[in-house]
Amino acid sequence: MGQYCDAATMQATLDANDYVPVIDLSASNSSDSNGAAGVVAEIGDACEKWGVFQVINHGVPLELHERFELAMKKFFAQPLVEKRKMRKDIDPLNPYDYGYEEFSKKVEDWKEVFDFPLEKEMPVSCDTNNTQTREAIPQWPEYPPEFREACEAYGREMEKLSFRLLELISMSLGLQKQRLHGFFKDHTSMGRLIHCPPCPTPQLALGTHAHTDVGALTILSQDDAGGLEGQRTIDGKWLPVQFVPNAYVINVGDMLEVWSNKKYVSLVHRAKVNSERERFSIPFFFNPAQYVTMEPIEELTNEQTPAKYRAFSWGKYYNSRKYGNFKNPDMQVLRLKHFRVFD
Ligand SMILES: O=C(O)CCC(=O)C(=O)O
Ligand SMILES: [Fe+2]
Repeated sequence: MGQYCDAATMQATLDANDYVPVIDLSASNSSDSNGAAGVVAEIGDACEKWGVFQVINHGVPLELHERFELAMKKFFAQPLVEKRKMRKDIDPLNPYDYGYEEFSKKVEDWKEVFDFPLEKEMPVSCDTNNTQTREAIPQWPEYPPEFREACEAYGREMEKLSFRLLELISMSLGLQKQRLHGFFKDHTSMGRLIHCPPCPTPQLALGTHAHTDVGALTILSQDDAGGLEGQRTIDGKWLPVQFVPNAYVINVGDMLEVWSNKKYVSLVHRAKVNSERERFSIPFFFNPAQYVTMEPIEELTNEQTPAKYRAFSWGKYYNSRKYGNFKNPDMQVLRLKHFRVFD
């Protein structure tokens, strides 16, 4: 494991088999079908046993990634008064948002974030029963001038990688390659830039409190400050996600848990902060279209293994998670347990 830089927060007592699997995607492109089948098997194993893995040789150009990271750092380095201009208070439904106090829903995190959606549509209301949409109003910061273009280019790369991973994951479930693609025709994916300043009392705070991601999968880029931790599916053990240069961390999200009928379980994860240095982290959430009805994929259920979830609307689920924060204390935040069928 010498090739990996250990995160500052890494426990000293990790076993060799406690490192999150690192999967080389280059073989999945090759004409060698054994190579591709090997990648599918590795991904299936990681989704089932870990709920998380990292990918290398993923095809995202390094130069594009670095340009994007630089623009992000310039944005966060501005005075608060400039960043606050991007708060969505002006239009509470605007999905473009700078914020620093209301994340992980009802718990405060030690961080500031900027959210940018890829979607062109946004809900007309934060009422979860209303899944109508209207055109989203882009709200991009003026500084740095290259910010918007860098975020959009990065978003397109993430979209490409997401569809590629979706194919590999579908195959790992024994489904047709493009079986899940239709759910993403008008997908509601978004990117999030996270900056955690150094924290004087890291034992009392978290950069991100424990949670699962609501969508299908998340592609996350963390820097060498580390801090990301996941709860491994097979034994529930909390493990650091080691920093691997130029890799992306892939989390199983709630919707993959539903489609796979719980063969894959949504990863519980969190991020620690440290007192010495700031950390940056960039998740990209790959989410279905607003109008998709979520339920286990038919081919994955049968008499012996009946559906473990009742059908529900992704739009309603997503809106309840997006808007059920401090400002909407009475709103019911939907979770998977609300749709679970217990036998
Ligand atoms: O801070 C991090 O690296 C984790 C972020 C995360 O899990 C999220 O925003 O959903
Ligand atoms: Fe997350």
